[in-house]
Amino acid sequence: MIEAYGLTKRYGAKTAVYNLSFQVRPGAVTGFLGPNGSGKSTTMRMILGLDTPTAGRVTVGGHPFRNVPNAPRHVGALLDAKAVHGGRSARSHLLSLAQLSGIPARRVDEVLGVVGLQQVAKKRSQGFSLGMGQRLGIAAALLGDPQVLLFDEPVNGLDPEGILWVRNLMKQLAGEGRTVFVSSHLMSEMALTAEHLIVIGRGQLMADTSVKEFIAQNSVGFARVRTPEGDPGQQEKLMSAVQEAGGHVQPEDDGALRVNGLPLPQISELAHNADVRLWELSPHQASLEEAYMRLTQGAVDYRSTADQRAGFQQPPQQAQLAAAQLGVPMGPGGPGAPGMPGAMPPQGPPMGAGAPGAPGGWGPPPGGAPAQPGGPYGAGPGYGPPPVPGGPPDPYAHVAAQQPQGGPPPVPPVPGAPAAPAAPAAPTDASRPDSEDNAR
Ligand SMILES: Nc1ncnc2c1ncn2[C@@H]1O[C@H](COP(=O)(O)OP(=O)(O)OP(=O)(O)O)[C@@H](O)[C@H]1O
Repeated sequence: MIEAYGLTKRYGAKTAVYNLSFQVRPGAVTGFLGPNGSGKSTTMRMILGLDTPTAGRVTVGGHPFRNVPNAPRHVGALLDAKAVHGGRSARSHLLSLAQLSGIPARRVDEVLGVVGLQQVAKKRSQGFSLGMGQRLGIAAALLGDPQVLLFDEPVNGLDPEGILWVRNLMKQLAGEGRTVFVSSHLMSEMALTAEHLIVIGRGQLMADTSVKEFIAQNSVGFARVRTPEGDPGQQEKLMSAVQEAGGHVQPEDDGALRVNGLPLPQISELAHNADVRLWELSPHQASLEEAYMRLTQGAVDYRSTADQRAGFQQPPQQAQLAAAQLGVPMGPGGPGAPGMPGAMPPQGPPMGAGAPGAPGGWGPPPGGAPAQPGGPYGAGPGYGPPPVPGGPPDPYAHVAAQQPQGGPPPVPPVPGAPAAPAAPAAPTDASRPDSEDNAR
């Protein structure tokens, strides 16, 4: 069992982890989720005694890690797979770890077999691929046959076979009654591996619950309804009936309808009364990814945006001149006209104003609208409160608008998984030692 109480870590003025309290119990895989920079690795380092908490404490099996008797036999961890002496072979790396902890050498060969690295056991680890390095890191974690295991992004770089293997390994270890705490950004993988979740945002607890409850509490329910194809009249009749009954209808890409605000039996009844046949009437099953995105949207510090390629926007004349100087043939197709290796299709200049987003070209999608930051889960439309009457409901209407604009002090943590989560305020990093501003 891992237990954290009011765990806080500050690096200068940067609060990486704030007042975090949770338990990781044996017998289940507990997923540790949070956006980039939310404090997962810092928390794991504190659990392992590699970082000292600024406040609060964390214990493993009831002891602070540094007091755990013969810790490597009780706690195994994969934190940074690259933290290996590259000049050593995989086997000698594991052997040196084993010798330090009084683990017999035959265990080294056992774990090399478990992770599938026997064939390269004598090769220097500096030549290892990312996935091979991960396997070596997992071997090191398993070496002492520990009761408590921590894995920071264990499937990073693994091939599909490796991902499946890690998934089964985690479940097997938990099934043997061990405590397994694993961080990952791969929601689909976590959905298949973890039973319990601890979610943090900006260093603060956002949820501590089972995967099932987490999805239920952080997703908007709706029904998918499909009427017979090729009979638009049926669909229209149903839409009117649903709207008259106070429901909200939105067409799905595949021709089905998304209905909010009415229970399934009522939709069925409405269809029956309107003499509409239904080909599908099903509750929407939200994914862990949807639920996670909804909960953490306001706690994302590093958000991607569309590449505007500002420096590459050239008026067509200038583009032609530049191309001529480079000796690039400029036909109607612009640079990369037919015949050129890697030619772009001849719709127009690929990066100019001529055909942004034309098939095969660069730039924003047709229509000229720049992509919404963050894609379908971005700061644009998203999940949110019940749909606005009169307009189609948007189940992805987001809490992004609630996102605080940063600044200290950190707000108290939000336990559990509220339906409309308040994102933790962004702790300041104004005086971070590694901040470029401070370096000036
Ligand atoms: N040694 C350090 N000095 C200063 N700041 C640090 C240090 N270690 C971590 N931080 C900061 O603390 C915050 C949390 O970092 P941490 O690596 O724990 O996040 P994370 O959730 O593991 O991120 P990721 O998912 O990207 O791996 C970040 O803002 C990071 O820059």
